[in-house]
This record gives sequence, C-alpha cells and structure tokens, in this order.
Amino acid sequence: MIEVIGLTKRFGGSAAVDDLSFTVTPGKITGFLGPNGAGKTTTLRVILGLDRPTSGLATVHGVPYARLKRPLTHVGAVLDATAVQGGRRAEEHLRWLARTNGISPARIGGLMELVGLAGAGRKRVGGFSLGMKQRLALAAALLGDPEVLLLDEPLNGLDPEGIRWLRGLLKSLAAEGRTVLVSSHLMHEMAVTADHLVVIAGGRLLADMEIGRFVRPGMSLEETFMRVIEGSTA
Ligand SMILES: Nc1ncnc2c1ncn2[C@@H]1O[C@H](COP(=O)(O)OP(=O)(O)OP(=O)(O)O)[C@@H](O)[C@H]1O
Repeated sequence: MIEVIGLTKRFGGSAAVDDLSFTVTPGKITGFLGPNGAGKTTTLRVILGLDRPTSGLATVHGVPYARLKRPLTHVGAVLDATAVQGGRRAEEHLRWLARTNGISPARIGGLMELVGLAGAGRKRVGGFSLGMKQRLALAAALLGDPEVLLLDEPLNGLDPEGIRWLRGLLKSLAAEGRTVLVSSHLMHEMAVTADHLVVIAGGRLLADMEIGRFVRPGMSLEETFMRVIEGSTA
C-alpha cells in the first residue's frame, strides 16, 4: 500500500505537487491521470525516494522508500524505460540488477519470456526499440517479485499486441493482491484497465475514486476527464 500524505514539492518558486494526499490500495489497478505537467512523475519520484519532498511525505508499507530493506523486493518501478545502459545485453542488465540488489537471478529467464523478449536476451539494449525497452524495464521492475508496482507511462511504444498483453499482465498482478499504480494519457486504455483513479492537475488532487463513480453517465472516461480538467482551471 502506498500513502501520499500532504505532499508538496516545489522547484524554485513553483509547486509541482501541492498538498497532495491519496492512498493506493492493494488488489486493484489505480490509474494516475493528469494533463502534462500535472505532477504525476514528481509524485512517483518522491514515492521512490528520488526527490525529497518540500513538505509532507510518501510511504510504502508505512515507511518512506529509503527505509525499506531490499527495496526492489517490495517495489518495482518503471519511470523512464530508456534510462538503461545501451552497451549492456538485456539479460546482463537484469543479472547486474539482481546481483546489486541481493536478488536471485533464477527468475530472469522466465521474466524475459513473460515480457516477450525471450529471443533478445543476448542483444545489446542500445539496439532495442522503445517498446522493447519498456518490456525490459518491466522485467526489471518484476525482478524482485514486488508487492507494489509503480509504472509511469508504461504503454509508450508498445504495439497493439503489447498494450493488450500489458493490460492482462497488470490485471493478473492486481488479482494476486499487488498494489499497481499506473500513469497514462491513454484514456481509452485506462477505461478498460483501471479499477480506481487518482486524478491530479496543477499538483492538486481532483478525484480519488472508483472509475465507475468518476465517469459521468453517458460520457466516456476521456470526456469526463476533459470536463474535470477544464472545471479545475475555470
Ligand atoms: N527537476 C525539475 N526542476 C524544475 N521543475 C521541474 C522538475 N521536475 C518537474 N518539474 C516541473 O514540475 C511540474 C510537474 O512535472 P511532472 O513531470 O511531475 O508532471 P507530469 O504530470 O508527470 O507531466 P507529463 O504528463 O507531461 O509527464 C512541471 O511544471 C515541471 O516542469
């Protein structure tokens, strides 16, 4: 479970995240929605201990990420799938991650197969397409068999088969009781993937509710989202 409590993050004079509070609970997929610059990545970075909050805090299993022992066995994250050393071979990358985090490499073969990269383990990551990098990043996130998954725009670069595959994978991970927080701008996909939504704009919370309650009668998720965002800036 993830808790964001009164979180504010300022860069210079402006607040990227402004007194934001929400809880992400296990056993479901929570879609993290907001327009460009809403503060989604900043929030995820604070949850992962990559940015220090100006005030407030974010916890995983009740403690800040930095206090988790062997964090990769609790939290798997994909923030920027392209942030990987291009000279490394795909399996080497996962072996290095496993070694430096005290994780058994036994899962690597199965994970490469799961993400559809079984034949590409010996290939250098620099030659991977964006979709292949997303798949590898997902394998890395799953390496420690974590209970919590944080994925920032994981659909970018995936082909239609990949999008459908990821939808099924996220649903099965949530059904196993894991906590899954996914940011995306793809409203049609979120409409068929997410169980719950956290919607922010300008760093502030606009909605935190079941998707069925958020979507207005007779409207799509996209239409509702646009209305809510317009309403917040009116
Ligand atoms: N390191 C930084 N230094 C200065 N400003 C930053 C920094 N990181 C983010 N910001 C600013 O914080 C605000 C929120 O950015 P953030 O990347 O969190 O939004 P986002 O919701 O993830 O956007 P997008 O959907 O475009 O990825 C933006 O105005 C951005 O310019």
